[in-house]
Amino acid sequence: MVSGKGRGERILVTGGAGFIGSHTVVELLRQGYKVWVMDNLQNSCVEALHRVCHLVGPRLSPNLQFHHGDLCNPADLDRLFNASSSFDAVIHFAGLKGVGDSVVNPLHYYHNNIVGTVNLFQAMAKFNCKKMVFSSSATVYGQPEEVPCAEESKLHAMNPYGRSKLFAEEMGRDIEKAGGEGEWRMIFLRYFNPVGAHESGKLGEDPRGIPNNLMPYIQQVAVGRLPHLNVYGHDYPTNDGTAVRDYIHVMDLAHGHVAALRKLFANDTIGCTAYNLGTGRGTSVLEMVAAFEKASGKKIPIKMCPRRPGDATAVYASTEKAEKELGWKAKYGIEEMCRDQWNWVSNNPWGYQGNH
Ligand SMILES: NC(=O)c1ccc[n+]([C@@H]2O[C@H](COP(=O)([O-])OP(=O)(O)OC[C@H]3O[C@@H](n4cnc5c(N)ncnc54)[C@H](O)[C@@H]3O)[C@@H](O)[C@H]2O)c1
Ligand SMILES: O=c1ccn([C@@H]2O[C@H](COP(=O)(O)OP(=O)(O)O[C@H]3O[C@H](CO)[C@@H](O)[C@H](O)[C@H]3O)[C@@H](O)[C@H]2O)c(=O)[nH]1
Repeated sequence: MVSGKGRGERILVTGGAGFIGSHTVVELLRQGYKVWVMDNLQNSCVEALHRVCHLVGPRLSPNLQFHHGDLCNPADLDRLFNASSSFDAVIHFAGLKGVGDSVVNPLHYYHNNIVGTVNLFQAMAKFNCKKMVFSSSATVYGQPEEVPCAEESKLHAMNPYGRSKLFAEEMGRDIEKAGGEGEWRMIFLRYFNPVGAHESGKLGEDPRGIPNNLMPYIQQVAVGRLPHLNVYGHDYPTNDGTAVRDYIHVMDLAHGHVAALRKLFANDTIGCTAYNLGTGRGTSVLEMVAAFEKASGKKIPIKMCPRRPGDATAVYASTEKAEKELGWKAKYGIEEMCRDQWNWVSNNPWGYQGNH
């Protein structure tokens, strides 16, 4: 069990204006860390960070600094590492995350996610900051041969996005191996399906364009921005024929990052290791729709459609390793995920920017 508050350690959070990043920054500030966010705002807006400051209040908000910068531009990283006299650790969220988009624009994904990560590793080496928590994904398990997915399961990427995550993990493993004993410490957090929102209703997911993922799509149907939900596949070998995933509340993820950071600071022999962040429970698409209807009091019209190419039948996490070694366990179930997601979207039907 790794516990205790941060002691003012200085954390660089790449992609900290985004969905998972902004929720995590709230928790980092509350736990006493000093946070520098670097984001190029290609999929986010600075209003999310204004709201973070509002949520943590005037005592803690001076501990957050925002730097508009692009990981693909090494000069931006140099400037930030120089200006801040380096960092104690990095949480690396920045990346593009659309599976379908990555199939259509593979070079764009490799450039942003791989070149960006190489540049970050180079800056970290140069400024002697060698602790990283990295946003990996359950996508590295591909179509899992068995569930629950355990960290030592076979890894297999199925699209350029997934490959960019797998390459980044492999790069990390190579860099750690090449360094001296205890020189680099890295934790790869493999998220399952992040959903929900901050319980205040002030922070949440605000995707650009038509959402690809289930919950952002449902939330837009609920507020009348989209007419109905397409349910992709109703002939899967599951209880109700729809595919099963391990949905996890974004605040549970935020706490998971704090636990990982504590582990990095506390354990000088950790080397490079991966943890699943999931609940260990599978929920079908129709169960998720029903839970959201209950939480919101809104009917979500659905249309049954063929399977989406590349989708697995059922994916859920083995959570033992994170529970045992990080002392972390997800607290929230799908009721709270849907409650908080509805609270966010009913207060912000058009996201952070109002009508866009
Ligand atoms: N949300 C999910 O379903 C999910 C699941 C598994 C893993 N992940 C990973 O977690 C991370 C965070 O995801 P999210 O849902 O918060 O996404 P997000 O798009 O909301 O946040 C990513 C942030 O990174 C920024 N960014 C992207 N490229 C950048 C660059 N080159 N330089 C600087 N900033 C850059 C974006 O502007 C955005 O603010 C991503 O790496 C994603 O691949 C997400
Ligand atoms: O409009 C929609 C969207 C999704 N689904 C279904 O809902 C389930 C969940 O889909 P989605 O929310 O897109 O998540 P995944 O396909 O499981 O992939 C997400 O979760 C992975 C594991 O974290 C990440 O790697 C991916 O980037 C992220 O998109 C799947 O069965 C989909 O077929 C629908 O039926 N209708």
